[in-house]
Amino acid sequence: MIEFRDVTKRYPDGTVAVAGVDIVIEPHSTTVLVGSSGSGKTTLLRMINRMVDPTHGQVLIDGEDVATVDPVQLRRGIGYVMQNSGLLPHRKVIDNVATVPLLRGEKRRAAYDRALELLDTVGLDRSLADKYPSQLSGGQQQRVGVARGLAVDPNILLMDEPFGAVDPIVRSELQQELLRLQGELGKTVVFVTHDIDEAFLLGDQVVIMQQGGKISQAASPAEILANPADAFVADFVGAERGKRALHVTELDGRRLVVDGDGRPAGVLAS
Ligand SMILES: Nc1ncnc2c1ncn2[C@@H]1O[C@H](COP(=O)(O)OP(=O)(O)OP(=O)(O)O)[C@@H](O)[C@H]1O
Repeated sequence: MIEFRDVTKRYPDGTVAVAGVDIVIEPHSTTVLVGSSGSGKTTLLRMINRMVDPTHGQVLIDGEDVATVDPVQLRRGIGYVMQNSGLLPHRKVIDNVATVPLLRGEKRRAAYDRALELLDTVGLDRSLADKYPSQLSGGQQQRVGVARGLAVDPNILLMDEPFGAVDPIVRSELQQELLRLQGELGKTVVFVTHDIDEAFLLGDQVVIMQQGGKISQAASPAEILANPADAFVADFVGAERGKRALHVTELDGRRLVVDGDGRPAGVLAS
């Protein structure tokens, strides 16, 4: 379990990125931090692996304050996947995936065997192992990024807008792949996005942040839709504009469910 207790981050220039945040992130579940640009999502995420230290409050992992853990040690046990995959361009795919296990002192052979298995796990052909990142598509690069994040078999996987830079079709594939992976692996995933649809699709818990780094609501997608905490949340999730309101219409004798934009969402089984 990851717990934020009254956490504030004020950067040296005076910017308050995160203000008085309390959240509990349950193990083996996906928590999505969602909010507009500058709402403090990345700062909050990076406080988990001490890429950023809070100026007030505590971040605990299984009851232990991360401030008491050596940052390098901590980071080697937590997977981190970032936008644009963050792969080292001059190193082959296999080397990118095996980097951290090798740093941790794993034997070369074991680290490479494991890296090949991880390519299978994320749905990549092993023939890509000897290619360089620039020889891969954006979606393939992101998958390598996920494989690298999983390489140390972490309990916690941090994902910072990992699918932000790919086209919508590939993005949708990667989202489905993450759902499949999460079903198999059951990691504690903390995922940052701007996109409320992505948040609702992936999150067991969705944390809606607003400017100034305050949390507007942290709850399941169903709870947020049914009971938005305030007008900001209602607007952000599209509840007020009726964007998500579904209604039933008939076409050729079949009953269709249609969303607020008139797009069919499905057919009602009779
Ligand atoms: N190193 C820093 N020094 C000063 N201010 C910073 C620093 N890093 C982030 N900030 C500021 O803190 C606020 C929150 O930034 P953060 O990157 O956490 O937000 P975000 O929600 O992840 O944004 P985005 O979606 O654009 O990545 C912003 O106002 C940002 O300009």
